[in-house]
Formats: sequence, C-alpha cells, structure tokens
Amino acid sequence: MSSSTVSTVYPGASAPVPPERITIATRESRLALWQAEHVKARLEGLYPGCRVELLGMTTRGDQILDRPLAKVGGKGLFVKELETALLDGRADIAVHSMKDVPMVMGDEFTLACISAREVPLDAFVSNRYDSLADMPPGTVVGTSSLRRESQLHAMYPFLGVTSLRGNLDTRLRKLDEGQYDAIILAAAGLIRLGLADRIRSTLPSEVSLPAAGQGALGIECLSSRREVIQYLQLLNDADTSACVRAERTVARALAGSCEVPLGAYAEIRGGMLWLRGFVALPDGSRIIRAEREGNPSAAEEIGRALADDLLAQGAEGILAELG
Ligand SMILES: NCc1[nH]cc(CCC(=O)O)c1CC(=O)O
Repeated sequence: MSSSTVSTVYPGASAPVPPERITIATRESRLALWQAEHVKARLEGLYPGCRVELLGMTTRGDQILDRPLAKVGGKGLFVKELETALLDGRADIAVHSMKDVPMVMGDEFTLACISAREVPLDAFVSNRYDSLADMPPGTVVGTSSLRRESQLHAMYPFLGVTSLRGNLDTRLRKLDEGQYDAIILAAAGLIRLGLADRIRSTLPSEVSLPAAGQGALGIECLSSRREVIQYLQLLNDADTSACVRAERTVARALAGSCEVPLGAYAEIRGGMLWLRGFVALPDGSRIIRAEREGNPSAAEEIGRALADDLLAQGAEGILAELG
C-alpha cells in the first residue's frame, strides 16, 4: 500500500492523512448552503488539492412549514436524511448548525468538530421599532421558538407573540408583508447571509439566553471513519467546542428529544467556562435559572451540575407540565 492510500490512522499518528476528495451533505436552504460552502472553502485551504463537493438534500424539517416543529418531531427532522447519505457512502461529512443537531446521536455517528462561533445572540428585526423596549403594548413579535417565546412573555408581558416558521428569507418576507411588528432571529444566520443590516438590535443574553449550540457549526461523520475524524480536527475550535458541549449537556439532561422552553449558553471568561441556563413554561409564568463556572476541561460536568441546579429548583415540575 502506498502512503497516499493509507486510510488507517494509527494511535499516536499526528498529522492527518490529507483527504483527496470530500463530499459534504447539506440541506438546501440558503443558510445551510452558505455554511457548507464555508466549510468547503476552509477544507480546500487546509488540504490543497483535495476536491470538495456538495450534495444538496431536502429534509423533512424543510418540507413541513405549516406546523411548529415541536409538534412534528423536532430537531431530528433536519439531520435524518443527511445521516442516511453518510451511511450510504454518498457523503463523507454533514455540516450542521449545532442548534439543529439532536442532543442524542446514534453511536454510528460522531460530531467530529465544532468550529469557531459566530455571534451567538438573538437579533431583533423590525421595520417599525428599534428594540423590544420600544414596542407598544399589544404589538406582535413573530417567533416559533418556545425558548424565545417564554423569555419574551417573562420580560415583555404586554407584547403579543405569534408563530413564525420557514427559512430565513421566508421569515423576513413575512415581516416585510406586515404580518408581524417584529421578529426574533439568530444573529448568526443573518450575518452569514449578508443580512446584518436587518438587525435593529441584538438581544443581550440577559433578555434572551441563546439556545444550546446557537451560532456554532458542527461537522458530523461516521464514527467508523477515523481518518475523516482526524482530518476534521483542524477545523475544531477548543473554546467553542467546550462551550457547546456544556450547553448540550444541559439540554440533554432536561429536554432529551422533546421540545422544552430551554436556553443554555456558555462563554469563556478569564480562562474559565461560565455557563448559564434556564427552563420555563412557554407563557413565561415560571422561569427557573441557574449558572455555574468551572474549568473548560470539565465542560460536561459543569453542564451536568447546572442541570442538577435547575432540577433542584423544580425544573421537573415544568417538564412534567409540558408533558
Ligand atoms: N432554527 C433554525 C436555525 N438554525 C440555526 C439558525 C441560525 C444560525 C445558528 O444559530 O448557527 C437558525 C435560524 C434562527 O434561529 O433564526
């Protein structure tokens, strides 16, 4: 076997075997395609001579637009088809918004790397108002996220909140048609698509704590493909990875696979990982918060401890009410 065809990575081997060809499975929304193109460009930069191709796919999550996702199966709807392409060998890797990746993955799949985070906060988008605080009582904010809805009700009880689905362009169109006075979107998606000028203000984490993984990209591959896992390590960002692992541990402990109004957000401050989380009733009438700090190398333990804090304060009662 010549060295260029060696595909087994031996323990202790340092440099990854440069890949010759990589196929990326991606959803076909404009945001998903941007993210896949971004990863393609980075891989081509890291591995000159490697041919990187995109395999665009439509997922169930993209097709079902008339119902809140919480009611039809949640995050898994966005990754299933991509994972099937990995299993079939039609693709080598799948690029995801970490926010859309289910908390529990099958053993045959691995999140090989999490790249550096974009702005993790939520954004206020409106053609009428500069910020939530400017909105008169009874005006209407569009969002379909239970996390955003519960925090809006808790902080701004006089605003109306109504459902908003669809990809980013659809959501902006619905706003521009006047169906809402304002909408809340992840800042990261708008920035990636060159739509940062639509952001009237970003919501501080004290007003809208982000979702686990928001603003971060993750790359998934088959656990059996050690060489793929290894060549993806150059895209991993250690700080983002620790933060997102802590956040996902909270979400996994509290929500499992069901949709719960829940936020989890970690930052590295002075070398320490500072994690905040909440769980709430959708109408914001109850909201339980906790925070924890610790060494980033103990990201999962910090997440577990925070989840235990929330449970000790009665999170279980909320989860039971949500059924
Ligand atoms: N739920 C869809 C989704 N998944 C990831 C992003 C934004 C990009 C990111 O968080 O990385 C969005 C759009 C939004 O919530 O406004």
